[in-house]
Order: sequence, then structure tokens, then C-alpha cells
Amino acid sequence: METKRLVEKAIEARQKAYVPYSKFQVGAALLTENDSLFLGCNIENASFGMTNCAERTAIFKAVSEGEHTIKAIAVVGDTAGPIFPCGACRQVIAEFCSTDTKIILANLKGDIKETTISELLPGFFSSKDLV
Ligand SMILES: O=c1ccn([C@H]2C[C@H](O)[C@@H](CO)O2)c(=O)[nH]1
Ligand SMILES: [Zn+2]
Repeated sequence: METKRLVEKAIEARQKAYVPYSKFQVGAALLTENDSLFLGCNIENASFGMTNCAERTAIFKAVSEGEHTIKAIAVVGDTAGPIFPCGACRQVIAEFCSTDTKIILANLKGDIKETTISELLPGFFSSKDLV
């Protein structure tokens, strides 16, 4: 049930995407350990490299409100199969998730893949590894 709700919220968030260049709307919705909900969309820029993906928008909103632990995050785009996050987003997700965090990748057709950070970014760099 939580999965379906988060995917619906990500689809809502997707409507806010600012995508004058790619026209490719992406939405994200995350739940923190306190069950707070944060939404995000992709935000593009004329200087293309400044684009912020939907996942990172949602995560930065949560962190800037003092919520650092993601329990579950859903990402939705109009892709053939479930959308997959870019490398930058995988590293940012890794910073604020646990190995149990549910990462839900979906599209508008109803395809849903549930995965984990270990599957998306094996051997990721983490501050927990610093000595
Ligand atoms: O997981 C993804 C993949 C892509 N994008 C955005 C970045 C850019 O605005 C557009 C095309 O890559 O989609 C996201 O927001 N999240
Ligand atoms: Zn990304």
C-alpha cells in the first residue's frame, strides 16, 4: 500500500517539473523515518549541467527541513520500463538511505520495480567507511 501511495504522490509531483529543454517530466516522493512526505520534480536550466533531478529535489527538501533518513523513495517518469536514477542521484540517495530503504522505480504505465541502494550502487562511497 505504501508503495502505491508513494508512486501516486510522485506522479503528482511530476506535474510541477520545470523541463523547457528535455520536456521529460520526472517526479519523486519520499517518506522519512518520521513518516513525513516530501515531493520533488526535475528542475532544468539553460546551463544544462545545473539541472536538478526529481530525486535530488525531494531529498534536498527533506534534508533542509531536518529530515535525514529516507525510509522509502519513489521515482516516476514516462519511460518504457521503470525509470532508473542517474549516477549523481544514486550517490545522493546513498548518503541519506539505509540498506533497508525501499527504492521504488516506476513509470506511467504501472511498471514498478522495488530495489535497494546496494543493487543500484554496489560498493558505494560512504562516510561510514572513513577511518
Ligand atoms: O531519474 C531521473 C532521470 C532523469 N531525470 C531528469 C533530468 C533531466 O531533467 C531529464 C532528462 O534527463 O530527466 C530525473 O529527474 N530523474
Ligand atoms: Zn539524477
